[in-house]
Amino acid sequence: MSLSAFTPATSTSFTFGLYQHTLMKLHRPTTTKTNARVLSMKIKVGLIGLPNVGKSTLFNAVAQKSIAEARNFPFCTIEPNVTPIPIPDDDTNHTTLKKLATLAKSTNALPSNIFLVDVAGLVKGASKGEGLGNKFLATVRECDLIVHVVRSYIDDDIIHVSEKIDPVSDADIVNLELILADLAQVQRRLDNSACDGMERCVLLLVENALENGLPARSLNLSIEEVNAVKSMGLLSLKPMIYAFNVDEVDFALNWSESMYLAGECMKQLQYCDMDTDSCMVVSAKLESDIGALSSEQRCEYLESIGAEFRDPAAESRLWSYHNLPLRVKEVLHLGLVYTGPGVPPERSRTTKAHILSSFSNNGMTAFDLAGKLHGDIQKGFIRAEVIQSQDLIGYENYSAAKEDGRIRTEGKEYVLTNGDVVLIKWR
Ligand SMILES: Nc1ncnc2c1ncn2[C@@H]1O[C@H](COP(=O)(O)OP(=O)(O)OP(=O)(O)O)[C@@H](O)[C@H]1O
Ligand SMILES: [Mg+2]
Repeated sequence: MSLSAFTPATSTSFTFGLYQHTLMKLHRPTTTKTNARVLSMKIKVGLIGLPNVGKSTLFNAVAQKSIAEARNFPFCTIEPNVTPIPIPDDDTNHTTLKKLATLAKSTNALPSNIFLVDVAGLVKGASKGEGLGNKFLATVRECDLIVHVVRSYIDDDIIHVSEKIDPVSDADIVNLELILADLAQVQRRLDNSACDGMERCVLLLVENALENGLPARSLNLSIEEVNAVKSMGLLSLKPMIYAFNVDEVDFALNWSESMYLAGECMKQLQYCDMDTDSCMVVSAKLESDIGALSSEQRCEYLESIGAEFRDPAAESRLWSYHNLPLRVKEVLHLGLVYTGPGVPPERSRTTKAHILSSFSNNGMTAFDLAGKLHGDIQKGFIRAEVIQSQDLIGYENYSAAKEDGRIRTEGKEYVLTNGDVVLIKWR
């Protein structure tokens, strides 16, 4: 029940040597930070952390449903839980999508989803198979981004696997396991003579970083370099959002201070890049407890505990079910394009948002989008009509925008941009 959880009880000793950036520079020309990613078709976000820190509780809070079992004993989760989470457009109410759906008289407004994965807890030695080691690691390898849940609340009734609350040490344990697991995997691959060319060059760089206690993402690999090793699903190459899980008082009454202290914790980690690694303060228990309440009941409850914010809607960016998808969108540089409006006669059954990722579908064309809609639409592609969503929303309907000359005609090769509304003409 106190912010003192943020003060580490002990400082951890690190098994590796000092950072050897200089050494790495000898092997590789200096690159600007690319923070490159290669995303899977279905974007997956994995919740990881020590056992019993609140991963399943946070999963339920974000899903706003009680899907995962969250109980006070380590290794409560064994099989991963997965749930779709809609990716917000301008805000988490999907305002743009809804306005476009109204304009198109659609019966459905379908947001695009990412998938949140609640993973089994990880313990020291997981990289060597301790706890549920390998099961855990295989699930995380398939994820595109990691949300690292760090216990920062003090509650003597809730078991802590190392019997002390120390967010910095806990986070370092987990990060080290990811590094060790990658190192073993990279060395196995390097021993294979089939590993050559670009792949070998990149893996040698990665091996060097890992041996020096640095995650692979610290190398800021270019997109080509990431592509060369993407099939390995390197854990420490994945972008990371730290979610410091505090108690309800620190969240509701001392949120700003908790946020500041979480930032200070990040600075004390063995490795953290404050430019790329992101940080959130959450209260998984509070958020999952009040998630099921009506807006009024929530306000009443928050008022009863003297919260510094009372209106959950007004403070939407604070709550994980709002904040987490927004953060994921930001970190993975996701955009959205829409289909639906413009289908004659001004009525489309479904207005749908589609994820546009500057990494996975860098340069997604109108033709690619046609393929996502249906093979026949792609096959019969004639042209695409395109308008920016904010421009279209200013009109009463699609025809009015068209009469005003606002709709552009584009060909197969047109590269979509965030916010495009696309109507594909096909035969
Ligand atoms: N912010 C919090 N304050 C107080 N208690 C919390 C908080 N977050 C979670 N808990 C409690 O911690 C316990 C463990 O939570 P949960 O099952 O979500 O952990 P987990 O990380 O998923 O564990 P496992 O790795 O074993 O699956 C639960 O009793 C939950 O209510
Ligand atoms: Mg769990």
